[in-house]
Amino acid sequence: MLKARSVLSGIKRRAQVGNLKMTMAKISFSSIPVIDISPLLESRSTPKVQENSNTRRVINEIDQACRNVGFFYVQGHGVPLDMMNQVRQLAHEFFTLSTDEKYKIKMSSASGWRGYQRVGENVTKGVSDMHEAIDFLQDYDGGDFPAFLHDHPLHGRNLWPETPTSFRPVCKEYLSAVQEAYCGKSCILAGGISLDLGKRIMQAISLALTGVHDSFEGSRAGSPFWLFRVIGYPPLERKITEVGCGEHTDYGLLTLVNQDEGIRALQVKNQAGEWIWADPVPGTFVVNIGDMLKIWSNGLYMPTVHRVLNDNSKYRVSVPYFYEPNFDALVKPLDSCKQVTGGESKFASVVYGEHLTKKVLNNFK
Ligand SMILES: O=C(O)CCC(=O)C(=O)O
Ligand SMILES: [Fe+2]
Repeated sequence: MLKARSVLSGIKRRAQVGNLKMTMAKISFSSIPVIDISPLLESRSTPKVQENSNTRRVINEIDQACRNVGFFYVQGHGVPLDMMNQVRQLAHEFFTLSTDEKYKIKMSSASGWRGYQRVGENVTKGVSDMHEAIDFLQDYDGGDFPAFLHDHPLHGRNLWPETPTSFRPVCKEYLSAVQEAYCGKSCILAGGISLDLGKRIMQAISLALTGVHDSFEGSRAGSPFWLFRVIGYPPLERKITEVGCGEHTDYGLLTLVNQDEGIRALQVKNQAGEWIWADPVPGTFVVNIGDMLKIWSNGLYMPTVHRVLNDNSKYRVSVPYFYEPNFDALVKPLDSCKQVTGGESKFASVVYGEHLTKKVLNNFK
């Protein structure tokens, strides 16, 4: 077991622990850990790791989960339960509308691949996915990012449905709760604390991998790109082989999934190739790590293959939020991670935005 103290003592210690964990990572997982991250949010700015044994414990739990599972549930995250439920409820309402109504915000190249896709339109590894969705990507239509000049394929603004009328304001409030300083009326954390969940979890990961909290800030993920999907999975009444979402890993850093309660559909592949159910745990987000963390950690953290199989009689909604690197970040193995994995880069460098653009265009061509 990685002792809490080891997080504090820098890269040298991490080298020993890292090798041990690389060996341990070969053991197959059979369940997904639940981590209460409230200690990370209680410290006002950065996790005060030296002073707080609870924070150290959470960092270690996240580190273990990233090394051995690639998935974990987070509770104690501060996003009000009512708001999580309301976003999914509004998604259910939207998906019951007629196709004509839903097509008012139809996804196309004109919006930079933002908007609504009908069932079967999304493709994973050449196979149509049995889901419909609204895709939102950070609005970009120029501004400070040369990558988003007019002819960039992801140039565009989000398309918001007019029905249900509260869809847009509720989703916007939800996004601000997940992303940044938020203290709504029902905020469970007192004192106007900034949640910024992606950043807080990345600070914990940074401490675990590099010994300092801000390795993923600045030019790496200081201005994180984001995507947000509102997904509806019809019940599979016919063939069980028709998957809601085909097996894949996610593209970026962290995904935070808000999934319907009482419906088992998300599956995660363990090291032995078995599918482990990520059953809904009320009030939690399911968090998983993406391709960019594999590169930055030089394989210490591996994103885990997952898929969705809704072979239930009920319609299922899930709402993933994707916390990503800066669009123009050059992603290459961190020196401290290379040191504990044999000294060589195991993965080629990529520019995150190029990786994302390729993936998005591949889906919709
Ligand atoms: O619906 C889910 O639970 C997960 C969806 C997913 O894996 C994704 O959108 O990347
Ligand atoms: Fe995914």
